Amino acid sequence: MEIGFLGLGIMGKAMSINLLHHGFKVTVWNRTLSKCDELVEHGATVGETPAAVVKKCKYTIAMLSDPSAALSVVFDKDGVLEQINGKGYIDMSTIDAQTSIKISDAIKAKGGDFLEAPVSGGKTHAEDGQLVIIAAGHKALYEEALPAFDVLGKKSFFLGAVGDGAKMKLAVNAVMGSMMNAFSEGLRLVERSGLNPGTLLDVLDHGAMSNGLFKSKGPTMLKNSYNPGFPLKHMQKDMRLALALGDENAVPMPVAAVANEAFEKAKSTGLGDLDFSAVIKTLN
Ligand SMILES: NC(=O)C1=CN([C@@H]2O[C@H](COP(=O)(O)OP(=O)(O)OC[C@H]3O[C@@H](n4cnc5c(N)ncnc54)[C@H](OP(=O)(O)O)[C@@H]3O)[C@@H](O)[C@H]2O)C=CC1
Ligand SMILES: O=CC(=O)O
Repeated sequence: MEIGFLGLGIMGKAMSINLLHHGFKVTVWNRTLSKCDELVEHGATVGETPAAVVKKCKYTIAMLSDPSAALSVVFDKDGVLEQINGKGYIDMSTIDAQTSIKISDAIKAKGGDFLEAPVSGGKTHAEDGQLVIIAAGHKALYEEALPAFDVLGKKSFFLGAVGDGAKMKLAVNAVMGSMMNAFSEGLRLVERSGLNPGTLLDVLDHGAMSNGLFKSKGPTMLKNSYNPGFPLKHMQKDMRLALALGDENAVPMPVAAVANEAFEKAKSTGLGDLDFSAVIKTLN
């Protein structure tokens, strides 16, 4: 079955390669078209525009940076809407519920089906097909996409109405961003107290706070290595969107608010394109 894929950044590239390696035919598009070349080497074909990809494929997946990118690819000239009649569109980007609903409404009005399906898990999870998929929207499209989701992820959830997947993903990332800041403080505290931060990783890993995030990011942070798996600018975007969701629901989020400030500060000092674990540098 031919699947369309829009957005070949860190995640989109890994996800579309995975689909190709599992026998799916994939037609790709990326705003910077030259990024499609590597995918062609893995067997993809290229669509010149989002509309051209949608026209060719039964359903199309998007993995784009933020709400404004998600809107642009759908609503701009040569965008998804122009060819969506009778087709499916699955947006796996991390965006807010309002943006997702706006896209869904427009697609439905043009005779298409829409599913939001943001993911939890970073670059290595995408490469290894170990993402957690948090879908909501058109149930039949979800079922149709399950063979692809089974390649991309280790677990898929269907939450119901469009917006609910986006909200769940933002709640997950509010926790992750807050954890990363607490972890950074712990590492600096141990270092400045003259202790071995590697020992902190071991102690944490043997206790109640053992978790995949500390296990994967701890060793690279100790090496001062911040190659972007999950770019810090996207983490800050997620904190901002999660705080807005908190505001809408009158939920005080003081911990997430402070974490957001730290990511903002990191961004303003030029760390936005590094991995989000580079937030520890704000504690230098
Ligand atoms: N990296 C991670 O660990 C994870 C990321 N996510 C989420 O997945 C999404 C993608 O993340 P990631 O791959 O890391 O991000 P990248 O920054 O690596 O890639 C972003 C993609 O969006 C495209 N893009 C940006 N602006 C526009 C625009 N205005 N119009 C069209 N395309 C645009 C980029 O195109 P171009 O190449 O031309 O710049 C690129 O393809 C984000 O929403 C992120 O929050 C979710 C889970 C994990
Ligand atoms: O959104 C990021 C992730 O690692 O999940």
